[in-house]
Amino acid sequence: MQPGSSNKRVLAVLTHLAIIIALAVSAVPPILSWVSDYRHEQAAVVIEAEINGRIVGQLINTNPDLWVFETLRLEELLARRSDIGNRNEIRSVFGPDNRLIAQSLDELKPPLIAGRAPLFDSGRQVGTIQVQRSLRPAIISALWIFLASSVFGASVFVVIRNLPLRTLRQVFTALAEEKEKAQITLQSIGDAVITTDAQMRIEYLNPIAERLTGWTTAQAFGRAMDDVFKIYNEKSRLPATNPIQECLEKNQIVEMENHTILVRHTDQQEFHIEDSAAPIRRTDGSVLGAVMVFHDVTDRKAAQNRLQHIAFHDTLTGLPNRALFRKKLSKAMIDARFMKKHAGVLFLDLDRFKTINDSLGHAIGDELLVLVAKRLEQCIRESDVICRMGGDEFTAVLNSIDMPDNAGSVASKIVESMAKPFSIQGHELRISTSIGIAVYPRDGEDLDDLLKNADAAMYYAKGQGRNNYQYFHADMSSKAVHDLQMDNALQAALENNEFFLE
Ligand SMILES: Nc1nc2c(ncn2[C@@H]2O[C@H](COP(=O)(O)OP(=O)(O)OP(=O)(O)O)[C@@H](O)[C@H]2O)c(=O)[nH]1
Repeated sequence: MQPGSSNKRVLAVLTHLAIIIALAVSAVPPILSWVSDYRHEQAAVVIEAEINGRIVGQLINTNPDLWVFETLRLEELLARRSDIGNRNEIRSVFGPDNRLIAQSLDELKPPLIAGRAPLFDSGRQVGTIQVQRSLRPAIISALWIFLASSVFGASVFVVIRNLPLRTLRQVFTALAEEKEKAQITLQSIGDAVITTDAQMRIEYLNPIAERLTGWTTAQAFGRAMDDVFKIYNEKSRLPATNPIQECLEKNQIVEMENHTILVRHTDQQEFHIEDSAAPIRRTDGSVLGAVMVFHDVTDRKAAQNRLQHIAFHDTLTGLPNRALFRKKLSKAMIDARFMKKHAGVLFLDLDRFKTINDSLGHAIGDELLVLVAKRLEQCIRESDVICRMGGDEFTAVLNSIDMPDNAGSVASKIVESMAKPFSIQGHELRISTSIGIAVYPRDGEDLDDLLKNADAAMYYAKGQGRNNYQYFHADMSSKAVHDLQMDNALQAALENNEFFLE
């Protein structure tokens, strides 16, 4: 609720309350005064009628039949009460036929109140006496009281309406300032913030959340959280559980799943996001809603992916490097064991590659390596992988092969494929490769053993005149292979100027 609207509502309630109390304060005293005066006058006229009746009764008793003709005497008797203080009365005597016989001469202003008493002669009613008084003094008195109490009522109205309002205004101002500060904080922070009620209906999005979701607070207000905040698992592409749902169910802070992707509703752009949701509780601990704070980690994720790619790929060819090769082979071995199949490792070394470098230059050598890498990738299944181990050495990891011979088929395809010339900068280059094959688990159950054996088989292939492939077998750890390996290592050391005299 806005402080302004609360203010107005409280003002209206206070105004009504003040009016009711002020009216009560103004009206009750004159009403009480009037009622009391009226009752007093009512009783007084009855008592006066009886007193006057007794006085007139004495005249009737002494002159039973002729009293009705004693008008003067009656008027004198009626006036006598005025001498002892009741001047504001009209006293009238009525005969048997209700005819006016005598009347005191006091003049009264209306409205009048009357009291009557019977006149008896020997127990027989012979007439009536009536006493009237004016109610005007009671009315004037009530009006004066009303005037005085109205002034008091008006003061009460002013006090009731204004004093609490001033305090309330201060409270509302303080609350509004607090809210303003909170709003500014939420608008300024770098994280995206979404708040919902306990039914997961959107209440607020800060500007970052609006940018990332594509919804403004006005558009999203009252909508279901899942409509506005669409998230998926980066790997499975399945909808991810909304952390607000979990946090409301568990009534505790929930961290968002890793690898969460948020899809912006306006343009379907995807953002990698991270963070958490927390319940918003009342002071009694009951849940009022939830707040979710998240931030865009797309750039960080991309940088991480770039670093990861660099760490695990060869910069020249883009192929997986030695580190990734080890991971891939390790997984292939686990899969093969699980599926009771085989995994193959092909170790390739280009033949006489140095000649190309030496004759045409390193740059052409590089281009050739890139083209070789592409051609190698065309020789394998999608589930297999080609890696560059360094220099002109490549490997192929063959996943889940039914029998060792399948590895030979791939090697044969590669040898054939390499036989076709490569065209680089106007040069038609021909190259071949020597391939050594080791098959898991037959040629080794350990990753390093398999690699070592594939390497030995490759040297054996070199020894067999190059441009061929060889399966590993136990004799290959022979001196001939060892000599070839040594020869190669010495050549590399020579090229790299690794020899020195001490
Ligand atoms: N262009 C280029 N050459 C490289 C790169 N890395 C290593 N080399 C060269 O590749 C050559 C590898 O030669 P070796 O495999 O030892 O010998 P080879 O000439 O291929 O002869 P064999 O292997 O015995 O058939 C060396 O001359 C290295 O300097 C590279 O990234 N780019």
